[in-house]
Amino acid sequence: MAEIPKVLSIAGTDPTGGAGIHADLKTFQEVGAYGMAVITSVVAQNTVGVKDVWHMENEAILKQLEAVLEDIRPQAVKTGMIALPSMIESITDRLERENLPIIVDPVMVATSGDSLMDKETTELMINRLLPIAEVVTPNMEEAEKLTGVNVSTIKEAEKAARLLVDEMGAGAAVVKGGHAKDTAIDVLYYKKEFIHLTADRFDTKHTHGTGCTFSAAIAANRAKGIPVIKSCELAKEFITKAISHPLNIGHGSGPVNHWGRFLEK
Ligand SMILES: Nc1ncnc2c1ncn2[C@@H]1O[C@H](COP(=O)(O)OP(=O)(O)OP(=O)(O)O)[C@@H](O)[C@H]1O
Ligand SMILES: Cc1ncc(CO)c(N)n1
Repeated sequence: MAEIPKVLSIAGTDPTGGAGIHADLKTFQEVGAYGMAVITSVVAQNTVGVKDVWHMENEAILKQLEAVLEDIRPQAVKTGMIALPSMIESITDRLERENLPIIVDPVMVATSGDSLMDKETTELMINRLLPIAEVVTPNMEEAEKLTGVNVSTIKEAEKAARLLVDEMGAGAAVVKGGHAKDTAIDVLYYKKEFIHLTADRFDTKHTHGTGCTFSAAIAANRAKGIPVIKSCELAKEFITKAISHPLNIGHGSGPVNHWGRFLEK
């Protein structure tokens, strides 16, 4: 029997189930990989905003990670919310010992606008985590913070994506255009080539967890052995279907529909 694709998320929580670890696990399941999760921070949040955050101690993170890795080896890892510099150090130290595709979603703020990362963490994210990332998936604002390039046009997204790879050491970069005005074009830069991942833009406020879902889908596809470009293209199709069938739940920016691809438009 072929090996079961297994994928691990290292991220924070969302008790309303739309973002973070919860969105990742739903996505892994839908994309056809066995999902596992190590929790970095417990976040009291909902579709309206973040109320409080409790960070796990490094020992708790590392012991969770060790428990997974010594027993069930994933074929891909995704990182999401890693709020503190010391967390980046410990997680990177441990992941560097494995030879695995790592998809880094450099989560900095929630859809609600609340910050999910300490300022000093950005520096370590750049110096430690980016160089071991196979794919990094910043939104426009995160790409600006990581590269210092203003990102409001496709040309600027291309410039940031190229910097993230050619100068900063990621294997590939997808600068997501979900926060653009009229389009939803994500710019992928891989092996010196630009690929535009395009989709219709939906006029909806229900985009809580879109970034988590997109990067989780890339990671699950990679765990299935699908090559990088195809993994990103399939993830774009997955998130587009998930956004296009809104659930209309919650009082704020609600979650996307993780089984959207099974629903007829
Ligand atoms: N209104 C929309 N219509 C179509 N696609 C969208 C829309 N909003 C986001 N997307 C797509 O969803 C994916 C995630 O992009 P986005 O820029 O929203 O990420 P993010 O800001 O990291 O997400 P999050 O809100 O979870 O932090 C991208 O593929 C983006 O193009
Ligand atoms: C835990 C967590 N990770 C990421 C996001 C970004 O959507 C969020 N809101 N919460």
